Amino acid sequence: MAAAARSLFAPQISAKPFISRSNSGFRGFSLPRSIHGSCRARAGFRIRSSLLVETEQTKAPSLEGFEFDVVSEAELKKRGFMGLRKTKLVCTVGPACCGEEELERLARGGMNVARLNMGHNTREWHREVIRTIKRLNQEKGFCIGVMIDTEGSQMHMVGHGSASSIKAEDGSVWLFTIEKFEGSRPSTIQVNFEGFSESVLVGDEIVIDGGMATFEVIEKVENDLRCKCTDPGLLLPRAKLSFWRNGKLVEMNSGLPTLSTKDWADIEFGISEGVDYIAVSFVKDVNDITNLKSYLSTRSSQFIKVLAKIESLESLKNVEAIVKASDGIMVARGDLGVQVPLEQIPTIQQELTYLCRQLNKPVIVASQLLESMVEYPTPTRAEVADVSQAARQQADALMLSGESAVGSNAEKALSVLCMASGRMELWSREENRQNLLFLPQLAETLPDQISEQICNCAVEMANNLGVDAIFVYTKHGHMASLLSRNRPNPPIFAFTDNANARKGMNLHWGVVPLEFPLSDAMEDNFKETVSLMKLRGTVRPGDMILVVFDSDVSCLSARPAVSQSIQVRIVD
Ligand SMILES: Nc1ncnc2c1ncn2[C@@H]1O[C@H](COP(=O)(O)OP(=O)(O)O)[C@@H](O)[C@H]1O
Ligand SMILES: C=C(OP(=O)(O)O)C(=O)O
Repeated sequence: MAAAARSLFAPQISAKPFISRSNSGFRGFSLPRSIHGSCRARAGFRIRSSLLVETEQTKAPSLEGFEFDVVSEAELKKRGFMGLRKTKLVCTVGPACCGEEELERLARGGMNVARLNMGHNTREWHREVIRTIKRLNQEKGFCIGVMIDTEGSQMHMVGHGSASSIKAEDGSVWLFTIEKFEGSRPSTIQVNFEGFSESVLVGDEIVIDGGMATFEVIEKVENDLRCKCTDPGLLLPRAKLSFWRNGKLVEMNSGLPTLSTKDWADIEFGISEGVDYIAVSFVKDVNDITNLKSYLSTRSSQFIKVLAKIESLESLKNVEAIVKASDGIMVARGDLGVQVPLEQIPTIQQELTYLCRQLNKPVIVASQLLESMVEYPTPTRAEVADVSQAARQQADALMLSGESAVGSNAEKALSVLCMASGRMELWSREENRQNLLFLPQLAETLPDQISEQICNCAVEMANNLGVDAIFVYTKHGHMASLLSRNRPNPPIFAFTDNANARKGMNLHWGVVPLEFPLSDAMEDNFKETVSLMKLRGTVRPGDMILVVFDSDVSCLSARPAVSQSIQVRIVD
């Protein structure tokens, strides 16, 4: 608490006053003293707060270069500022939703990011999907980000020839083999990883998909294993395998690189197709992330965000460094549940969402959120409770896996995510139940500290004043992420002139990314964007907007400087 007070009250930073070069159509008025005064006292730096009233109608603003995605725009018109969903939604694209019409329906249903698991299907198939999404973005006005997810070195069964599951009966004897064959053989399981039996001992247990079925190794036959089913259950195609000895996990993947030759080829493919995110499977330590990031910086002029999938014991051991180095994480509960007892997954999820808030990294909660909807048109009560819990933890994003990739109810599943997360957001806000987290200061340099403090204070002001929206003008999305970290009540409209940065904000809680040709004159940026939003009927007279300016005005003055300010404006 003492540290919290220090970071909020101590710095006597004087942010340079906002510079307006426009012959403004706005006229400034001081805020009532109480508001102005309280901000100054609490923030410890000078904020020029002003009420601005639009007085004259400037020339009709051009819409050229202004990109406001059709889904957020429609949602805003329908539900108002406070009705905008804050939690972002990721859908895994598979055979059930890869056509243009299905993808468009998911886009209209609220998909913010499309995830492609490179472990399935051909590159040609993935290319077609990516191009369809990009075409939809361009032609229909969506803002869907594209994520590829590396296959990684995981041990699983090779499709057993049956489309659904096969049953393993109690006491039945099975052969786990590396021999490759088409279709199925009775009581035989093909394993994808050549060296899978090397460190296995007779007596070890093989657990399928974290507990769907269990086998005991009764004999090693060269590179294969003969096993007896000790806990009967279902074997799904590509079910994941884990090995246990005396109740402890035998870590089999340690010798394998995090990124295989195929993964690197998939990454090259992702770069050439201009994807926005790369999710890395089975991250072990920080080097996996730093190596990929430095590689990407030499290979791509676009900033591709690297997300670490936390899905193994090893990644948990090194989690803080991994989160710091990455651009976000995925709590990959599917594979995590193969290595970690299931009852520990909820607390791990809670701790990871907390850690990501602390470190200002977006977090996706993934896997089995609405698993029953792969088959059924309604979710179970328990699934809705799980989705709501993740939204209550204020995770940045929720993800559909099989529900959208192979399920028959992809759109319905997406609408359940929308409704359950929206309901939880509303309840938390109205009941004032948001957890007020202590957020440690992250920035090291003075300009960065100013940005961070501005954003912390801006959110406090926005909540206290009950403003309708926060507008932020941002080059790379950093200020938007700092605002989002504080989980404000109003939505954050983040204007950037960089299409790549816009998609990069798609995973940030509460941020609506817009593209707009920013000028150095911040007053013009505000005037233009408000006019454009008014023209489209999304901003109305009387709306109170808190504006965060972050302008590098070095080109406007002899002395390089950064001008940052918070203003409160009422649209006339
Ligand atoms: N591109 C694809 N082609 C075919 N099937 C896919 C594809 N992507 C996902 N799937 C199917 O959807 C299921 C869920 O996908 P995913 O979330 O990637 O999980 P998994 O780790 O089980 O592969 C997969 O088991 C697979 O059956
Ligand atoms: C999302 C996950 O990863 P994958 O689908 O690659 O298994 C998971 O394991 O939860």
